[in-house]
Amino acid sequence: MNVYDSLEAAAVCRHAVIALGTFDGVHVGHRRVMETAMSEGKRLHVPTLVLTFSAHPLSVLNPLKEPARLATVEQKEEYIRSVGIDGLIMLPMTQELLNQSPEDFCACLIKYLAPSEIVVGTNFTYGKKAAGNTETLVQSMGDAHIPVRVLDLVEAPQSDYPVSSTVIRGLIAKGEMQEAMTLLGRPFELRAEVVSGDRRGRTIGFPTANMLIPPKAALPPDGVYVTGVVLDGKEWPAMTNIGNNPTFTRQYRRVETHILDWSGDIYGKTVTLRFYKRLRDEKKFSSITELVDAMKVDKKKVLLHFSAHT
Ligand SMILES: Cc1cc2nc3c(=O)[nH]c(=O)nc-3n(C[C@H](O)[C@H](O)[C@H](O)COP(=O)(O)O)c2cc1C
Ligand SMILES: Nc1ncnc2c1ncn2[C@@H]1O[C@H](COP(=O)(O)OP(=O)(O)OP(=O)(O)O)[C@@H](O)[C@H]1O
Repeated sequence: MNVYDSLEAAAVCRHAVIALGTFDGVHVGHRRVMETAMSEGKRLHVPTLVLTFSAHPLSVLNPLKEPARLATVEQKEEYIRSVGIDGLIMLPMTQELLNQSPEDFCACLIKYLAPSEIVVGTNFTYGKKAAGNTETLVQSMGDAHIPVRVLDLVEAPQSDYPVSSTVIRGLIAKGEMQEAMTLLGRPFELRAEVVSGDRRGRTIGFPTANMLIPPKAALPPDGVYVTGVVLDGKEWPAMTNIGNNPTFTRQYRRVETHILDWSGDIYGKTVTLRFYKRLRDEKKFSSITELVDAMKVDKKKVLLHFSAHT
């Protein structure tokens, strides 16, 4: 999959079918849009492109209100690649882009890319103040004889609301990892560098890898989780604690993971942590023995989870 950072650079891919959107998390609804674009591309014998942005518009307009990110730019690229898309246009999110009127945005698309067709969901908006919608898109593209396919939104199972990045952020913030996994179509994945902690874990029989969490990343609430750690392409069962280790004094909030039946050095490595299930709240224990006993129970639950799911 070729990756471009401007419409000008992507002009080598004129006449493609294009899927448009922010696509944070690349959830099941986003994938429906991309897969429809791909089958249209095949039908028309042209490549398929995804046109998206490197960050949420609020990261520029009002950073304090920027929603938590479900994926880093690298993860987003990887998820889109896994759909089988031919090319990705990842436009940097800038004030200039956000100032572009819906008409100008469409004019640039037509000028540089001359799409064969465009695919979006019914809630797609674009251009300055998100003033453009599917109706304006159909009209602007229609003037240039470019068809626009507007898809009904994929709904969450057993519910009457559409899958959206916003709903998934809410589930993660409540620790509802299984529900988040259903809507994402994969477990929620946190990707970050492993940094050193207090090196106390190894002294109590449970060494942990502490992760340096990107400041804008979506994060489940404090507590203990069944997780998996991906190392060199292989997933290892793991258990993760998010919190400030209240059993000990002078602590700070961290995300730390014990990888089951594994030993090695991953300081400085970037790893992917998959969240499967919340096990319990983080607790203040009155002794280290009680903490270790609780962690042994956690470990049994992790093993049970993996034996039931693999
Ligand atoms: C699965 C798991 C569960 C944990 N549960 C708790 C807990 O309930 N309360 C607590 O104070 N610390 C808890 N911890 C954190 C341990 O106190 C911590 O791993 C240990 O102090 C090592 O810290 P270090 O990584 O900085 O060396 C948990 C850690 C793991 C991996
Ligand atoms: N559930 C869905 N089913 C089908 N298409 C969708 C769905 N959700 C979003 N889309 C489409 O996918 C593209 C990207 O949308 P966008 O990233 O704004 O998604 P979103 O999940 O609705 O995000 P947010 O919750 O932040 O509004 C758009 O074309 C949008 O219309």
